[in-house]
Amino acid sequence: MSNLFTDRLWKRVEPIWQSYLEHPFVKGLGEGSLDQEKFKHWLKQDYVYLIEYSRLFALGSAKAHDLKTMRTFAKLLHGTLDMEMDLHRQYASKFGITAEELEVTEAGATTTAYTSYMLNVSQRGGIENVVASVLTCAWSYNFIGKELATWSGALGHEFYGHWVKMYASDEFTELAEDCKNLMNEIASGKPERDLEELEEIVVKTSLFEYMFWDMAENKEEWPIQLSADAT
Ligand SMILES: Cc1ncc(C[n+]2csc(CCO)c2C)c(N)n1
Repeated sequence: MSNLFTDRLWKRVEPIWQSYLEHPFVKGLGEGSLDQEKFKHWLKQDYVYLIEYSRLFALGSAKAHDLKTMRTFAKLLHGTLDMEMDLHRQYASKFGITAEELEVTEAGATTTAYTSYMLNVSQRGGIENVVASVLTCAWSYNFIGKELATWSGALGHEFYGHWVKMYASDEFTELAEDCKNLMNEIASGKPERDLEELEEIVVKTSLFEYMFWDMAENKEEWPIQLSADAT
């Protein structure tokens, strides 16, 4: 019988992740009916999210106890900066937005809260906290991509098909598997109270993921607009 920590985590997060598939933004992506302005909002916020997120992979390499783990984090860092963010740059160009414009997007409230939470728990803990922080992101997008790929017309959709294809791809499945394997290796032999702490990080990041879909669906803005160049 398998006794993997990720199986235990799955039992906790499955109801949360199932709710993503019913979220109007994710449903719109899979059904192809998503308003492009909402997608553009996601794209810009996700780009700056991924910049902060990449720091976690660098931190993972720095905190690793062995070369194999350092290498896995280096691969994840490269995968994010040069594969995943490339998808964003390609979509942005369809909207006439340059990579430089994407990069200077001001992070919104949810993006700031989510990335700050992950960076905080990762900085104050050991490598196990970094792995728990990054796990949901890589694994849940692959879960969503693979689910949406089974929806009729999702893969072939002229605009969103590329998104679904990428997150369902073998390359992204491998990145998610790398994160799951790291989590299982690191959790093995840890006392129950440590496992509970790691579980809490994975549940919290799963809730933040839901908030991130909501943020995009509602095109969230800060409550008060401060214009830097107002005179
Ligand atoms: C809010 C948000 N959560 C998760 C991902 C997906 N993601 C983040 S890192 C990674 C692994 C390799 O790049 C994947 C799949 C995203 N884009 N945005």
